[in-house]
Amino acid sequence: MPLIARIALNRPLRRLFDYIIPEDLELTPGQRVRIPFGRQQATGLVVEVGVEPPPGIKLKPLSSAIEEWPALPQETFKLLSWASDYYQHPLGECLFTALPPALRRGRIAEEKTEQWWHTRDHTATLPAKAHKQKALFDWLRQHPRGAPTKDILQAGFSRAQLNALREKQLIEPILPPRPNSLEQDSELDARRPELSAAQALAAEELAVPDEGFGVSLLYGITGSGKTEIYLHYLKEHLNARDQALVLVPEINLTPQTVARFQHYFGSRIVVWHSALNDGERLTTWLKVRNGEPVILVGTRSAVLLPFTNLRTIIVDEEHDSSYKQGEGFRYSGRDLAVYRAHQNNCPIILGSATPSLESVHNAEQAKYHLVRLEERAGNAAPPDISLLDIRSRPLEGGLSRPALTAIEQTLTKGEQALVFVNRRGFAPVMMCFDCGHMVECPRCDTRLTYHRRDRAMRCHHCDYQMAATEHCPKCHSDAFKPVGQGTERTEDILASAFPDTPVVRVDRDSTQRKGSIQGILKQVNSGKPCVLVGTQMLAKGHDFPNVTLVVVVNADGGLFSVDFRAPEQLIQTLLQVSGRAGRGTKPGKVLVQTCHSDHPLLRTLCEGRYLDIADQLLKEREEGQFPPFRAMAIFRAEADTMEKSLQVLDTIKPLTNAAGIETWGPLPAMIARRADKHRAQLVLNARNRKKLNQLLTGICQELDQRKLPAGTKWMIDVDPQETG
Ligand SMILES: Nc1ncnc2c1ncn2[C@@H]1O[C@H](COP(=O)(O)OP(=O)(O)OP(=O)(O)O)[C@@H](O)[C@H]1O
Ligand SMILES: [Zn+2]
Repeated sequence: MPLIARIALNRPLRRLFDYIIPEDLELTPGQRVRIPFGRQQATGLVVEVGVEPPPGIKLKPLSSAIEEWPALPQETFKLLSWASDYYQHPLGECLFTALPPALRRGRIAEEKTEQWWHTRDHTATLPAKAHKQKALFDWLRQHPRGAPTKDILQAGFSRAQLNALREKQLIEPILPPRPNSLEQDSELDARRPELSAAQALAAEELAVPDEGFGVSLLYGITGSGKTEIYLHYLKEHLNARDQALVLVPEINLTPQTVARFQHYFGSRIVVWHSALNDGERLTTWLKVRNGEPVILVGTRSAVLLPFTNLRTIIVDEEHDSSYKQGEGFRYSGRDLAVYRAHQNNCPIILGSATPSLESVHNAEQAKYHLVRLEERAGNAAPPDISLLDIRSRPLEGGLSRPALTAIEQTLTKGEQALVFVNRRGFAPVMMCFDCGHMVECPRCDTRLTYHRRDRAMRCHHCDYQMAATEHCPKCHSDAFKPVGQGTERTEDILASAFPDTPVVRVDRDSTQRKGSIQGILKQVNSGKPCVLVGTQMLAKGHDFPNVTLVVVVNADGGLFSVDFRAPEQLIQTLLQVSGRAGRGTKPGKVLVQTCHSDHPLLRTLCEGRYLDIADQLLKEREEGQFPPFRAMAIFRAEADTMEKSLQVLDTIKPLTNAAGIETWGPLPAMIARRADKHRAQLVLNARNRKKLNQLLTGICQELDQRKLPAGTKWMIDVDPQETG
């Protein structure tokens, strides 16, 4: 009887396909194959070998194996299979997510290795008349480790000169040098500062590779020097052949962090993020797959890479919501990292100044080991946070007089100030003061944000935009005005209040161009007085030693939201942004403008004790029976009418009928219409995660069999971050 292989395809199908294995072929799970599929050839991944063929179906043979080795080694394959089951996402799409785009398309896994050159005979002398060749030879002599063609051409030499020297056998091509040679290490070592006593104590407590699996939750206040601890930890516990994974929320925003890793580990550091091109992705992927001893610093999807020798994992800013993928395969990079560490029997460190309630809860349950680091590194002290009640105070660009005065004093002292506004654009609404009209997005249930810099009104949900007008589009009155604060508006006010000081805006609009963030960071790092104004982007991991004042324009946005995660996220953002103040030698001050200065959440913020706040919020979660005390999943539906969306969920609801599972809905989503799609949701809240998982598996299989009304779509989100 022929041997059968079960194959997964990169398609949103909850099924696999059986093919006959040609006799001369040996296959293992995780291997890439070419198969006839319909009229075409497709790339597939072997899931199982030697399965019983389904009766009565005539199977085709598969065409060939693309490589002889599995693209996904066993451990990665298991991780993805588990994730497919946990997040209820089709296995094929999950597996293919772990391949670089080139390999998904079926390209052969070969690296275009960079060609390096070095001199064969150091002492050779060249005839003086070949002076160009001689210059190249001398140049290469000064690079004892060799140099890549790219650098040689950049230094002003030509390929013809290279070839001439090669023919004379004076130079030869070599492979790029392996990372982490000893020579390099000793060069880099000199740049290591000593850990402070508090840091050293914390570092002592972290789980180490020799002890196998263990999760350490490193709660270190802002500026406590967590990055330094990671670096020392890796240095101490990583052997020359080990691989390590460091997950970070966003690399592009904090190039400093990667630079610090590079200072320690040189070319052993490789990066992984969305801005890499296909070639760079393939190169890095192959390094990881080939077991090179890399320390990979990457964003969310790096957790899916095919490591073969992973010895330790670090997740920095573990609370960050960007670890959860918002569409398609909706996995949490942090949670998969914990699973992966378990599977690998290696330690994992989750670090944050504001750990997620899930992780704090796990620490309270003794599943994670809590390590506390509650003083700042160097001579820095925690910032002094105070509330500034702005009820009945006149505001300019959202800023109160005391806030402007504080900024002025900061600048006079030669220091820098940071102003946090939670919205980009000039103003979130344009309103007519005659007829009351507010400009809405024609495709979404939202208002258009006014962007003054490029005279546009834009939807932040669907990218719709129109030219800004000076008159009300409805009644043509000229009493048509921006309402509310955006970063652009605050920037304008600051620029006119402090005409002699640079005001730098940092938001998605101002940092779109490649390299613009670098320019901004350079200016801030020069230490000269300036005012930074920006969104969340400014709250993330930056280390600006001369920022001594932080002003929060308005803290009230998340106070009364219906989303059960809103208070947690508000506190995290406020503490993170506050944490940018006073990281150097000078003390930091934070002013939080609010209309609710008696709100208990904001009052506890001033005491700055995050774990106490987290405890309080956890109590509320428990009372409300929310995660992490319950397991949550959401079915979402989208259609051209709300009626149809609700109808889809109405057919799902009876399937969710089970003991210990509560359902809420179906209800329209908070933004019910988005890009002309009407959205609704059905929330499942379960006592038991395992039961919920089994139930969801059954429902998804059932739904795949059913025919849904045309123009409707459903999806499932397990452990949702956004519940609106
Ligand atoms: N042992 C040390 N001696 C001197 N300076 C240190 C030491 N450890 C850290 N620092 C400095 O303290 C500053 C803050 O460190 P780091 O950025 O690692 O903090 P963090 O805990 O990651 O902060 P956050 O969570 O706020 O991003 C940096 O400028 C760092 O160089
Ligand atoms: Zn829109």
